Amino acid sequence: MSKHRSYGTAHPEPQTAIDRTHADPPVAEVLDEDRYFSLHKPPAYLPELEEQMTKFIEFHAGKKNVVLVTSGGTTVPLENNTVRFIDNFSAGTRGATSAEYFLENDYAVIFLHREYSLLPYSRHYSHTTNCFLDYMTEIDNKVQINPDFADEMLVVLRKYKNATESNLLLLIPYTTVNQYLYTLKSASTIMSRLDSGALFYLAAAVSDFFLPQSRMPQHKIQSQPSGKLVIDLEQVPKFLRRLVDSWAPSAMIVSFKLETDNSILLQKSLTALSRYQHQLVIGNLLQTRKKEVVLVTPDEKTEWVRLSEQEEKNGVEIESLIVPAVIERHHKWIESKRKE
Ligand SMILES: CC(C)(COP(=O)(O)O)[C@@H](O)C(=O)NCCC(=O)N[C@@H](CSSC[C@H](N)C(=O)O)C(=O)O
Repeated sequence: MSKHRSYGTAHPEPQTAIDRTHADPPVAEVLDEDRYFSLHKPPAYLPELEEQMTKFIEFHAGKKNVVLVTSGGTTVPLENNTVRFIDNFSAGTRGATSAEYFLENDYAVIFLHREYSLLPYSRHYSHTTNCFLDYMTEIDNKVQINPDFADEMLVVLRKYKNATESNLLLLIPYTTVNQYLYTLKSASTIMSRLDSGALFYLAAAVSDFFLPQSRMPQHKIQSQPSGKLVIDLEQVPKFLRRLVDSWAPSAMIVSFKLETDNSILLQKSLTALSRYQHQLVIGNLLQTRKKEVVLVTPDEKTEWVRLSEQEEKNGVEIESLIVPAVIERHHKWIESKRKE
């Protein structure tokens, strides 16, 4: 597994002053996605990640199914020398937890995650909610694992060691929405080599709006004479359409639809399926995402997956129910492709 190294957080692409003479959009009708990638530079470190992902796919091709799990939020920088950025709530719980259950179900995992968000296995003992120091104790002047937690930690440690020593988990970080889009594009084309054995599980909370490079100030935004700061954002391109129709056309693609209003969740999930023509949308509400989701398929069938009160009390993670349901559908997808 690649050592987790930082690729620069929150700092967007190369420094350019505001280009107020920004050329008009190309005359020829190009899709939003093509226009986006022609006007924004890839992260300088992308070739290094591409090499890591290519080696990982070559290692598993023909032996294991590989799932790309995206996890965490994307940032929208407001200055080239980024002082301020727009972020979202996602901590990466869905992605990091799901990655563990995919690994337990014999998948190799590329974990495309927001840098410093929750990671598979270490999530049990990282961040302020579960600070690892709370699991330590001092015995005979030595730091030791608190015996109360040793058994539980041993189980997680063994799973972590198996994943890392068997090269089953590749950690690929991003911070900004531009880094996410470019890295997803590269990962998709590399994974397309696996045909139907490639599974995409898009749990990252992707920004819907961003500040184009052409209108991004070079330096820290100063306070305005008006006393206000008006920010004019553009819609993030609908990359899912590109992912389905060209980046990885034989892969099975699962996206998550996040809403806060229950009355529109199903319709928005169905709209995403008809717009992108992929295989599964998992709808979830911000407020109840840890205890229920709804699986929506192109035939408009819906299947609610819910934790019972007892399961909640027992600490059952809903991803332990979601992931097997996704894998069952992926196996059927592979079978259907084999018969084509
Ligand atoms: C983010 C959460 C809720 C998990 O939370 P944590 O456990 O705290 O991390 C995840 O379950 C989820 O809904 N992820 C998907 C959220 C999302 O951004 N979905 C997009 C669809 S994929 S982003 C694609 C782009 N907007 C487009 O339409 O092409 C949406 O709802 O619109």
